[in-house]
Amino acid sequence: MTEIIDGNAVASEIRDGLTDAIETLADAGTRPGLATVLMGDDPASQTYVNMKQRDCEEVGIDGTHVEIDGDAPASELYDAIEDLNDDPSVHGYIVQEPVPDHIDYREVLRRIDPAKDADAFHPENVGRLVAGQPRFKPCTPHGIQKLLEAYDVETEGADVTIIGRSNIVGKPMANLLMQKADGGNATVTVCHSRTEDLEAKTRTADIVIAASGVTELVDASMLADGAVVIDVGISRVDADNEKGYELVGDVDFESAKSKASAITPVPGGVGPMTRAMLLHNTVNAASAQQGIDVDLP
Ligand SMILES: Nc1nc2c(c(=O)[nH]1)N[C@@H](CN(C=O)c1ccc(C(=O)N[C@@H](CCC(=O)O)C(=O)O)cc1)CN2
Repeated sequence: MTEIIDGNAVASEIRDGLTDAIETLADAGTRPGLATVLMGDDPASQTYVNMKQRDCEEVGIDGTHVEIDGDAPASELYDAIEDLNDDPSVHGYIVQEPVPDHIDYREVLRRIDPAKDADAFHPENVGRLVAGQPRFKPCTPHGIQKLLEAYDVETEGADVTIIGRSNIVGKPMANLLMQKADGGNATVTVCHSRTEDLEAKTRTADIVIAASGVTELVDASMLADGAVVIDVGISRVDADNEKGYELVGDVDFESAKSKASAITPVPGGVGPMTRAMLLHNTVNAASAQQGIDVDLP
């Protein structure tokens, strides 16, 4: 039978596992603080930052939200970043992607204090990850590692095919999976839009991680019997319901389920883990900045 990987349940365990660390820090006079910065009014991004702020409230992290008009000059965003770098009550923060077209996200990342870079997107943190000395792990790939661990999916010796080479998911996921470390030691193939014969790369994989942003790209015909399928895609497509849209992943769930031994749904798979690992990084950042050791889940 195919196991449906429950991201909401694993994320809830991670949040529960953080509460002791948060209280230890608070008892020592430091309430961990996370800021979210949203530039523009992308509806999906608004949903995600609202959810991140709600998560903070649930676990006892001080949440702050900064909104910047989508037409504002880059300098306004840079000023907000400087303020957050200087604010001792903010231990971690993120600038929600995507940013408006006139903003150079790479320049934004370079301005973030690497010690407060809760997304782990700053070049220093990317370098540390690649070198096997991560300060923080990027939230989505780290969340996927936690899902695989929770469902006893062995990565050591596994063939993993990742579809997508983004800085947020594909590249760091590949790095984490090939590290000589727990949750690593896999043989990794990274595919992208120029990959020829994608099916040939996915059909031999023990684990397929779909992060291309192409809806329902992966179906049963592309999978080995018993493959583990992780769907990172989350696209809004028009639908005749109250919201006016539904969420669709990069995997044709019903088709892939017929071949997979385990599979993540959309919603309720990877998304909640991305948010849980952001809280994890925030607590980790607060602990490092205060020099107080805490146990992290
Ligand atoms: N600065 C960042 N920007 C973006 C990131 C990121 O990690 N850092 N990742 C994605 C979006 N993302 C995080 O911000 C994200 C995506 C999905 C979810 C989530 O909880 N999804 C739910 C459904 C939510 C809904 O109802 O719409 C689920 O899958 O169950 C959280 C965060 C791009 N930008």
